Amino acid sequence: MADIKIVNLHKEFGAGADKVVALDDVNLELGGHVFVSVVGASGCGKSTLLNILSGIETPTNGQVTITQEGGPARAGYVFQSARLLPWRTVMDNLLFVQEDRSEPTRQRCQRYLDMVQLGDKGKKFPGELSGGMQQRVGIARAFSTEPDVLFMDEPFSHLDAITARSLRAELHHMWQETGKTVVFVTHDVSEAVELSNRILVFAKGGRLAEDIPMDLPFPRESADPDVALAKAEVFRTFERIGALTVR
Ligand SMILES: Nc1ncnc2c1ncn2[C@@H]1O[C@H](COP(=O)(O)OP(=O)(O)OP(=O)(O)O)[C@@H](O)[C@H]1O
Repeated sequence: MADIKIVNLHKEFGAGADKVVALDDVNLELGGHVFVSVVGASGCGKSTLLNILSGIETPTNGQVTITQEGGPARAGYVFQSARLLPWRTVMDNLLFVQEDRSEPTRQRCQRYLDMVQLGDKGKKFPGELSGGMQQRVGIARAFSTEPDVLFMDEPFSHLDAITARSLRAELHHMWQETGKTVVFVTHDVSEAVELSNRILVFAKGGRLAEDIPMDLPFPRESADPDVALAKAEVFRTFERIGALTVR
């Protein structure tokens, strides 16, 4: 579990007439065993926030600190596509990101492959797996390094609805089992409500418009009236901030 502190975070791209404010003075504290979803209309800075948290982008102003019990935290990433090395087997893709190749490490990787129900696919190459299976491998790989915090950028957006649904269930199970801090970017309000205990709604111009706690018990069924109400609250926020292009 990690502690994330974001202070006066500001990010601009371009200059002059081409200047775009992607994040505008964002202040946030996240930490512990939380699943935080970041939602908002296209272009409101969700991926930029995740890229800065992941160290892929640097902020224009402001600070981000990610710690674990006072020391530096270890982070794992899952992106829209699994980004596996096609010339390595599934198991070798997991081993590639480990600090060592010892037997206990191999067993740990196997455990995470089992968790995503691909325990028997370790010797396969990515090209022999479906897109959903490859994304499962990507999730197992991210968890297998046992990071303190996981950053996930729309990991299920390229998958069909049935595969996405089963992967959401697996992710939720792994999050509960492992006690990680997860920061999850999504366009999908239903997905955010189903998975999160906190939802950050971003508005155009990269402003954090609302920080909504989700205190409902898990598992959350969309037919449950409390889940429907929670979803409605997020949509009302979208309406209030003029973010009409939700998917
Ligand atoms: N590398 C870049 N160079 C220039 N502008 C960028 C760059 N990355 C992002 N932007 C701009 O910053 C703003 C925020 O982009 P970002 O990708 O963070 O939004 P988003 O909420 O993740 O969008 P989407 O939901 O469509 O993925 C947008 O206006 C985008 O065009």
